[in-house]
Amino acid sequence: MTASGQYEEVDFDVEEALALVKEGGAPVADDSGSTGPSRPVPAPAAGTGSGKDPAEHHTATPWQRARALAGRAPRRPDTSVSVTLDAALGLVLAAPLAALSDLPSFDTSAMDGWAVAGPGPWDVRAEGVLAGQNEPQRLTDGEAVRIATGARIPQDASAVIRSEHGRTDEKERLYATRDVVHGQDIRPRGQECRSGDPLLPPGTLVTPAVLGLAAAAGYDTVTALPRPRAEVLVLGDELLTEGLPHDGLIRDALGPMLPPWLRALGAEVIAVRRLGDDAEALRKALKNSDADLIVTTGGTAAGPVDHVHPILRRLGAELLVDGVEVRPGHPMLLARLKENQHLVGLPGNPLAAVSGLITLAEPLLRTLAGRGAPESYTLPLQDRVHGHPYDTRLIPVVLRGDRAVPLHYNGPAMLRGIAVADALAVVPPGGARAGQELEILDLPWAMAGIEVCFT
Ligand SMILES: Nc1nc2c(c(=O)[nH]1)N[C@H]1C(S)=C(S)[C@@H](COP(=O)(O)OP(=O)(O)OC[C@H]3O[C@@H](n4cnc5c(N)ncnc54)[C@H](O)[C@@H]3O)O[C@H]1N2
Ligand code: MOO
Repeated sequence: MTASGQYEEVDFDVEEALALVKEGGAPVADDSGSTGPSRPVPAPAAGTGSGKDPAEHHTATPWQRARALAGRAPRRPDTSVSVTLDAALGLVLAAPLAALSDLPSFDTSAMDGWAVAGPGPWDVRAEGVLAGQNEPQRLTDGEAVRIATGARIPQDASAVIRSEHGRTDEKERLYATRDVVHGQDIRPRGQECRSGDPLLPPGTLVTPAVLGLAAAAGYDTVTALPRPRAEVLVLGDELLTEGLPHDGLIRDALGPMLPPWLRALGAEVIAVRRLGDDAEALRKALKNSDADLIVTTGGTAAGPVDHVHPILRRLGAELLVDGVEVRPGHPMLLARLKENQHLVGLPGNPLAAVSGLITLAEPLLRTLAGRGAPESYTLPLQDRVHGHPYDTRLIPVVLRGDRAVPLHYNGPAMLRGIAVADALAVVPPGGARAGQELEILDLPWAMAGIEVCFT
């Protein structure tokens, strides 16, 4: 908890507001399309009496750099796991997938009809061949057999005639109603691949289609990188887990929101603990955790019970990012606790926490899971958006046609905007005018989203 609660619904502090006024009250690009004049002035030095926490601009990391740093977390070496197909969706292959069998594994009928041998007309055998039957009797020239799609082609068959392209007389003799081409509608064994052929390289994301291919090629399990294990520590004595807010207490919005969001980012959430504002409980929880990623919520600022920094110091953690030049969420942090264990400290304000998730947790989890960065893209803004004078802003938007429409209720403590958003737009320092192209960060469930796993 900080002493600044009374300002929390306001987007800018006094100094920021003044900076906006100094820039003519229009911190957006001019008509030439340049954002030139609103380039931030250097951060005020310590002791200038500006009212802004001077330490913030000395240590804060630019937003893009913070994302890059988080994306450089080393993966545990030599970790790969054998995972059953039903648990492999969204993982990344750690070994090549080579065909375990020919595909198709036998000459297969591509259609329902008759398998025939030699030129017609043909005598049709009494017994047909269905899919799943083993080794049908070989055909001799002038013979035909009724056959189903997916059934094994009898030896010496020369073609399959579709049921709509043949007719039989009362003596069960078959006549083709179209020319018959040798080999037609027969899928020869090994047409797609031979046993041992490479199908997919390591690093491939396991999509539903990959699961299908792996199963078709004979796999029960695949070798994949394990899901990064995440633990969530929710801090704050003021938080209720049920019922209406009362007597200064509020509902914990992050406990319900973060675990599914982390899963959507590819993590396995191994625990969610509510620790109140108990510094010792936080120290113990951090010391005893064996998660790859610990996510804390709240307590990142310098208020009387903001314990994250002091406890990280006590534990000798290495602060990789201590504050980011982004709004909301600038007090977010990234620390390395142990060689292969990171902590992302999310600010307590809920939209600030989302900003931290997207800025730090997303690239970190992506790297740990061995996934590549999604292709970045831009869309033109529907309406102009005010910027922060120095920092990047992330604002919730809905995507309508080829435009990004900024949403209201985007204050740091608000979730009303993000709850209906498709994405976040990246607003450069100084703001953006209507029509300006902005980078768009899809929310993990709004993307093609196969890594979404809400179970
Ligand atoms: N003197 C200053 N005070 C603050 C600054 C600053 O620069 N100087 N930054 C403000 C900003 S911006 C943010 S964001 C917050 C970050 O504070 P903490 O990470 O220490 O978070 P808390 O103080 O614990 O909580 C902030 C706010 O969020 C509410 N909260 C916390 N957890 C939850 C939760 N699980 N669900 C819903 N709401 C939660 C909490 O009650 C507070 O209202 O610091 C500002 N102060
Ligand atoms: O309320 Mo703070 O700007 O969101 O990080």
